[in-house]
Amino acid sequence: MSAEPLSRAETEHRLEALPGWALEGDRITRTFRLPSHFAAAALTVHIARIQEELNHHSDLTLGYNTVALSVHTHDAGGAVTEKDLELAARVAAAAPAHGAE
Ligand SMILES: C[C@H](O)[C@H](O)[C@H]1CNC2=NC(N)=NC(=O)C2=N1
Repeated sequence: MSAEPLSRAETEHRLEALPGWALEGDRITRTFRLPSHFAAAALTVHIARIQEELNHHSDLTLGYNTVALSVHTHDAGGAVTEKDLELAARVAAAAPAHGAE
């Protein structure tokens, strides 16, 4: 998968297909709200498995009942690439089964 930086316009366009995700600076971000702290913790473990599968890792923050992700591609100098969008899509597909909003 390409690790070429995407333009802001292209990133914004691609995020239209990823509800709740935003471009903040040079990262894409999303905060999920979960029904409980344990559900939030379980989602972080699931995300960690996805990240290991993709070899692509976000900054992941566990709150009382939230999971926040912030990611860009270090190998592209800290820009958003296809790898970030692939991770976002995989996490977006996994989150609902955990009761995430
Ligand atoms: C050596 C290892 O494959 C690289 O450091 C991977 C690991 N996870 C990564 N995660 C992110 N977000 N960006 C990277 O460039 C990256 N590179």
